[in-house]
Amino acid sequence: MALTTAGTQPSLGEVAGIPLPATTVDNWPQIQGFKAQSDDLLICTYPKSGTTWIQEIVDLIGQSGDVDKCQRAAIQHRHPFLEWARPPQPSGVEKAGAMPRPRVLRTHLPAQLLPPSFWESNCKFLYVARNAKDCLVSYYHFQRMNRTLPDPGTWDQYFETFISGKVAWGSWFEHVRGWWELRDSVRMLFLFYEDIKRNPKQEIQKVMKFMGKNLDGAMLDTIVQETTFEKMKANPMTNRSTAPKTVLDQSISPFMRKGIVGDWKNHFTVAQNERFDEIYRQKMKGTSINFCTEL
Ligand SMILES: Nc1ncnc2c1ncn2[C@@H]1O[C@H](COP(=O)(O)OS(=O)(=O)O)[C@@H](OP(=O)(O)O)[C@H]1O
Repeated sequence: MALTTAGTQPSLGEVAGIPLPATTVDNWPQIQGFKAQSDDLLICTYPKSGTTWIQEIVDLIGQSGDVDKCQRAAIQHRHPFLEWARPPQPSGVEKAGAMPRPRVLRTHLPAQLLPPSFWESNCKFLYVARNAKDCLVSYYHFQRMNRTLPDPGTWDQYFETFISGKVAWGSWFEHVRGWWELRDSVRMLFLFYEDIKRNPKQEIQKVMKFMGKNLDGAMLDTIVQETTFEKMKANPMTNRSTAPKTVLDQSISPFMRKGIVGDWKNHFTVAQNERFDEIYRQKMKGTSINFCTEL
């Protein structure tokens, strides 16, 4: 069912009430049938939460800090995006199936839509969460420049769309809550974008340990330096500049946009902020999760 139609940009479909790109919905049986393996590492995020950042960190750790090896392909091609489907190109599931083990995969799916084999496989999950206000801002600018997602409309319109969960991959609140509640029942490392920003070395060490790697201090320093916002913005293998303009039009807004904590303050009106805080309190009631919205 189409939820949104704006201009010539595509509309969203949905699965079990969660809005998703229509091509993902069309490929749903293949996605649900995906066979996870025990040595998979699945990077899980709500969109715009630091997926690309953690991908580069994980890849550099996996390559023992060898920067040249991480230049082998653009970041979006290094770790198959599970629910990605754009025929006639191979789907995320097909790419993952053709990949040597151990595999690093990524998804934006909410926990309840994950293919069941992930829960049966005892694989590792690396979830990165970013505070909702900055996610909203980042998603708004991303939808302005991403030709595969609906046009976001005005800022005020998008604010309403986001808080009602009518964006691709659904409600931020439900996504974060769903994954947070699972963190102790599976092999999961749960990280926060704001913590990586505040203390990258400490958070990268957590990832290293979780991946079972033991890199020396010099390698760790290299990874910290190579994954700063500035470095990744200038790196053609991480800044998405290889994506065609018909997919990402970076003249409208760059993929590596600002990379800061607290940009919401430049977008939210006082009334929007108060309303958002109230909705946040209602929707996140009873969870123990804590976000930082400024550094
Ligand atoms: N190294 C580093 N440091 C800090 N911030 C970074 C970094 N790399 C990416 N980013 C910022 O992350 C936002 C993009 O999130 P995602 O990679 O999850 O996007 S996507 O969902 O995969 O499209 C997007 O955030 P905004 O700048 O706020 O829009 C990116 O700029």
